[in-house]
Amino acid sequence: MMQTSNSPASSFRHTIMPSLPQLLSGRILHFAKLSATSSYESHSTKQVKFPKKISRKTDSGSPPRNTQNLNLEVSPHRAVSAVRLMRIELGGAFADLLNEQGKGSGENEMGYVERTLGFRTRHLEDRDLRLVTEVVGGTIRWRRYLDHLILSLCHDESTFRSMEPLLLQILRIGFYEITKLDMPSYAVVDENVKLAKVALRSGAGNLVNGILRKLIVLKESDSLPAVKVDGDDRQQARGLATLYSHPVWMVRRWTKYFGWDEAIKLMTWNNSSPSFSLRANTGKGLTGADLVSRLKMLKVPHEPSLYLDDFVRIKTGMQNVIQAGLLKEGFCAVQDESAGLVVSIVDPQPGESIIDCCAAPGGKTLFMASRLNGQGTLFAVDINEGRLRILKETAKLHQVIDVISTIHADLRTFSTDKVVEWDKVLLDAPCSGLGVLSKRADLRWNRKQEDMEQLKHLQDELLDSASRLVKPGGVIIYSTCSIDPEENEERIEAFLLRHPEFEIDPVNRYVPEDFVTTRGFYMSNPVKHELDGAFAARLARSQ
Ligand SMILES: C[S@@+](CC[C@H](N)C(=O)[O-])C[C@H]1O[C@@H](n2cnc3c(N)ncnc32)[C@H](O)[C@@H]1O
Repeated sequence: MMQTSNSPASSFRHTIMPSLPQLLSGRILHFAKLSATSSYESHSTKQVKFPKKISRKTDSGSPPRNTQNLNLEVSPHRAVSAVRLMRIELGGAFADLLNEQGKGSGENEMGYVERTLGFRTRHLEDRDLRLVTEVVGGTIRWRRYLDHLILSLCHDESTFRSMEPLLLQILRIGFYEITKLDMPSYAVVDENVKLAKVALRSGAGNLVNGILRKLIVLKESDSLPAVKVDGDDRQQARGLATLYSHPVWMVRRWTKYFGWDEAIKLMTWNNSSPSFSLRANTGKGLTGADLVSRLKMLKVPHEPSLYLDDFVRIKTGMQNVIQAGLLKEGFCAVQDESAGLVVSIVDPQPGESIIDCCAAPGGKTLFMASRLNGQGTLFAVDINEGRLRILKETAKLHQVIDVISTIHADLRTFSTDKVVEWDKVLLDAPCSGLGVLSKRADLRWNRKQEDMEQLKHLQDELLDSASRLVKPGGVIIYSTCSIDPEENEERIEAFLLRHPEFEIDPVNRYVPEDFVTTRGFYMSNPVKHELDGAFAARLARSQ
């Protein structure tokens, strides 16, 4: 993903985070930098009102943790989901499923609820955590569509536009649960009303009650507010964007590149719950068969990968995998097969010298290292020191550190000073991530059209830099986790015009034919292959 110093996350930390405890001790929290709150407007300044009881504070400034704060009426998954959704919109958390499942321990999550809302609910059980994953992921994915319904059912437009963020999140959760999860409607109303009353005030509860009841009547009579997809191109794109809950600019881009039907299939894929692949860590002497027997013991449903030995696909049960310590012990890694296939294209052979130019946090580096079987050298370069540290730690855990050297550098300066040339150069470039939207639920709202131009420019610079590191007779592999032709084929065609000393080395020898484009590139298509979207080109340097 692209790294930017002025991301919403960092601006939130600098402008809001330090004063959170003080703000919570009062009754009103101003979210001055709230962005992407609603698909319909920017909600630039909002207020969240908190009930009086959270104004009690300890000497240290943090709210007290005692049983007085325990509220048994509010369902834990809704309180946690509402707070997590607020944190995601403010940039303080990620919405990818793995993060929700991996880091979302009950105690951790309840701590956030208590610090934000001033009360705890009963302990979160595994079932509640699974619901949090489902509700948070779904509410984010469907945000534009849910906001369309909420706006249509509000008394007037200004009620919607001036809605405080927490109230809007509670409504989105209720709308998602009723329209997409088909949960028992009256229980959903009851529970969300309680949450709004306790976390905000009784008037907020009344509003939630009124709007959700209207929704139920419309749903039961099969007359939910329709989305019009008609008019000129722009209006049709807006309609599709609402119906399939994506930003308009993405819809326009995809209908242009892939056509109307493929764009719809892609958006439908992005809105579905993703499955994950696990890679058995052969670097530690474990095989795919070992992984399968561990998954059987844990009763996690799984399927072997159709394309790669040692990869196993799971749709549910990630919580069990995490709790059993399989990731923490380095027994396996979470890695999409689409990324694994990029390593197949690099085709690391024992004894080779390889450089991974944008390596952190190390998914591909570690897989390549395990393929070197202890023989060869693998340099891992990245501009981000923190992510590089993670790579190093994971390499130790996976017992492949012996062949890896990490280099903290900007590839653009590193390549001008280089004195060595490598057999193989992997450039897994920073990209839009438009191929991984089913896993990164929030990314569709955070990625902006303007990013695409900046990314293209950076990708060209990095390609030029990486090409300086290739030996005559060596290869460079350029890859992205994007499906966008401008970040993929177009970058390569432009590179070949600038660098006639390189030519396409078709990837047929390395991946199944089904993934090979007419130009000899690798392309994983989410709809066709049911994997993340990814691209790779293998380019050989003449002698
Ligand atoms: C797509 S991610 C790489 C993912 C990694 N290959 C993996 O499989 O886990 C892109 C990486 O490029 C790094 N990056 C961005 N600009 C860079 C630059 N100028 N020099 C070196 N690394 C850079 C980012 O810090 C980020 O870690």
